[in-house]
Amino acid sequence: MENLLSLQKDFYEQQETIRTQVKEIERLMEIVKSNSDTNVELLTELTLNGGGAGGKVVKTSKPKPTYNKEGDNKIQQLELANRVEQSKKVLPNTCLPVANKTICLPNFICIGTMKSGTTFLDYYLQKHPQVAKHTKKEIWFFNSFYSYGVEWYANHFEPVLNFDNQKLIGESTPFYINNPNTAARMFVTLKNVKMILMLRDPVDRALSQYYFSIKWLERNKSQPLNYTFEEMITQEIEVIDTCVRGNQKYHEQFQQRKLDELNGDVDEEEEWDVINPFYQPHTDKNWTFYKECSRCEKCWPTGNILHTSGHPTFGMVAKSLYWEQLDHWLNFFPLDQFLIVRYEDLHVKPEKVLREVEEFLGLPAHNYGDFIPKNAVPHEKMDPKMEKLLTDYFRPHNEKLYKLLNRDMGWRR
Ligand SMILES: Nc1ncnc2c1ncn2[C@@H]1O[C@H](COP(=O)(O)OS(=O)(=O)O)[C@@H](OP(=O)(O)O)[C@H]1O
Repeated sequence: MENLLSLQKDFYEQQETIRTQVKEIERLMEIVKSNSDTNVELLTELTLNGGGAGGKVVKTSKPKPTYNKEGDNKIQQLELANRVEQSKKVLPNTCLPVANKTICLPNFICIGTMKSGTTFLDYYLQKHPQVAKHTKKEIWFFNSFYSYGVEWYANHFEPVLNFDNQKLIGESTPFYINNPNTAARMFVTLKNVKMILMLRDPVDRALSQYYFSIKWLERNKSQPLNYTFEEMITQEIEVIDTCVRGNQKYHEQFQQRKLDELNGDVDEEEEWDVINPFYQPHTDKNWTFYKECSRCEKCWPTGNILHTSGHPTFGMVAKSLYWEQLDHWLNFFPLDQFLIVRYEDLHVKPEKVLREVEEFLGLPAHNYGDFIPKNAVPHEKMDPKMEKLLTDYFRPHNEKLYKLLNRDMGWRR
């Protein structure tokens, strides 16, 4: 009798387990049905693992796809791993349909900096058979012509939609790095783009920019630069350290003063030396902006050095503050998406640098023949006093950069 009762108990328990399992299956089927994206085939893949209400959904593995070896589609014939490798190398990362056609945008961009050998690198990369030709080195899309749209941008590159002969697309606009808008725009447009950032000893870069500016103004029939290198540099350092860096402080004080006025806490006659951080958008066209800004009558809005103009005569010091600029870009892209190229290496071993760039971009090695420097502007040597002043000025900024990159760039100490 006892045995019979025990058997009956087991039977009821098993029945209960089965009922729970059925309920769980019904629950899972409801979930699948209610998900319109789910393939109904998934229903057959649901099994209960472990039984009872704690059961888990297990997906059975699907048979591996087989490729039709006789097919005429070359891509399909490749093994998956090869295809992934191949796609990394040859497929442009951003191709999109625009008005009945497909356009392709850059895989790589040299984003700066000005006077660091960008023309040289661009010139030789254009000789590589796997790099698409562009209409010009500097397209200025992300800083100046973003509103023209991606089709406008893509029209600057040789079309590459040919599976037998995929080429990489690239351009070099050295003003991208110091423009406050470019990183965000590039991220939303080309988030996988590879970036090359060429950096030069900031002291040499500043001097190179000075002589380039004189030539540039001549060429554009603008007013000549009537300031010595020393005058430009000392003036700009003053602007940065008072007007730009001080901006936030002035801004806070100004707000406080306004608040006090509203609350009736100040004597209207009382003198105050807080400067209104009034932002005057500048036209880029003349040096007056610096002079005005240095008196702190007009200041940049955020205290951010990145608001340095792209104009060639501006930012001889500011464009050399690499850490600050790169730090801003790292809000959008990880560091391994950048290849940092030392100008000084390019100077000594151009072929080594080109190989490094090819490797970074996944390009096969190419023989470029003899290397000839590009965009050289003859200039005088720097006055030793100025050299010391600039070396001292840039030292803490360089150190921050070395730390960020975990790399000693070996510039003047
Ligand atoms: N191969 C090689 N070796 C050494 N130096 C070289 C080389 N190619 C270019 N250059 C020097 O790079 C400076 C021009 O840089 P960019 O082309 O980036 O200038 S620009 O921003 O596009 O105007 C410019 O520097 P400066 O002459 O000091 O002004 C060029 O002389």
